[in-house]
Amino acid sequence: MKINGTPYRSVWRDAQDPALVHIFDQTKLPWTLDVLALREEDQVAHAIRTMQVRGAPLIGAVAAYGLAFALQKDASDVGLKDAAARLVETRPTAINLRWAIERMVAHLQPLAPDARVKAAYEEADAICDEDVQVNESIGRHGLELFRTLWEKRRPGQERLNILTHCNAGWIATVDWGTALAPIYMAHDAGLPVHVWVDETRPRNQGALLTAWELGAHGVPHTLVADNAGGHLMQHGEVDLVIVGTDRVTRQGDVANKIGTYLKALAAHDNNVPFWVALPSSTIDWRVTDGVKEIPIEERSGEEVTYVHGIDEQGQAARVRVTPRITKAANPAFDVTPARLVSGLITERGRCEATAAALASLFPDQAG
Ligand SMILES: CSC[C@H]1O[C@H](OP(=O)(O)O)[C@H](O)[C@@H]1O
Repeated sequence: MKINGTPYRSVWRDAQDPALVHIFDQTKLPWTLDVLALREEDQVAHAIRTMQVRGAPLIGAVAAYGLAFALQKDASDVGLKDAAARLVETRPTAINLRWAIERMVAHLQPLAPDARVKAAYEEADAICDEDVQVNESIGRHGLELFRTLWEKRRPGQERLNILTHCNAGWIATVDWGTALAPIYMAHDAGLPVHVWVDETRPRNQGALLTAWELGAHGVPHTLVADNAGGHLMQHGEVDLVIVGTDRVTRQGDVANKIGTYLKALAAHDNNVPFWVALPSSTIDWRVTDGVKEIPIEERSGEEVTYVHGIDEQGQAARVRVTPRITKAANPAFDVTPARLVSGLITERGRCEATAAALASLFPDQAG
């Protein structure tokens, strides 16, 4: 997507030194556009753990380059296996991380060690290019859904009100985003979309990243507290909810940023369509019951007891919002059961959140 008129991806190879890979430091957005240069596996692991880079598809793509970095030091079978294990361990919930690393290992394992580094960069490049194409396709399929909803609008309705949670925009993927891709396309096609942006405590991906993305693209949006969504739905202010996801099970259960489940409950109670946008790399065919089987990342309680922002002088500030002795729990994701999901928007089209529908859309993957 464009930043001040310049097209960017969220991860890219250095033009002068192709061994180098760049990302934005997302912990500094939207206040500064800090570009990080990565060339070591450890830098990639740190960037993923600290959420300098985040977003399910993007952490998979960046981890793929992290494996290329590791192989420069040790391209042996053991080196490949150990680096893959270290990178997969950096965050437990988003399946795209495991998917990308497993794809890289399957591609590299059969090669002679001295051919692995070049092949690793090429396969990581391919993962990035495919992510862009897949998300563009998700955007087109989501746009069809938006057009259908807009055609059914109430007399006098002036805008299509969409609520989204967290950030599943272009900065959470290599480009376009998943949940935000159809929003960009609908806006560019002239549909009068308006987005209610959940702030998304505690890391505020909505307030900091989704608001920044939509503002930069000129998409009308309004930031709301996470707890406001149910009220908006009760009062007819939301025509659909669309979110991204970090892992979908073979029966359609959806792991996503903490708070998503509560939005799905409110949507269900108010007959508001609740849609999930995802690339098929986010489907974990090895798990069925998401609540029982998907590991939920537990992050530091200080992400809850402190907030990050900038002060009146524009300086970065970290402010405690609780008594010093207060401890916080911080599960970073929750699981929305398929029964609360109206449908899934994938690169191959839309489908119900059911085992049969997913297997029918992805017979080559369902096994
Ligand atoms: C396009 S998937 C983005 C997905 O990842 C986010 O999690 P995090 O910011 O912790 O990486 C969130 O769950 C989004 O829905």
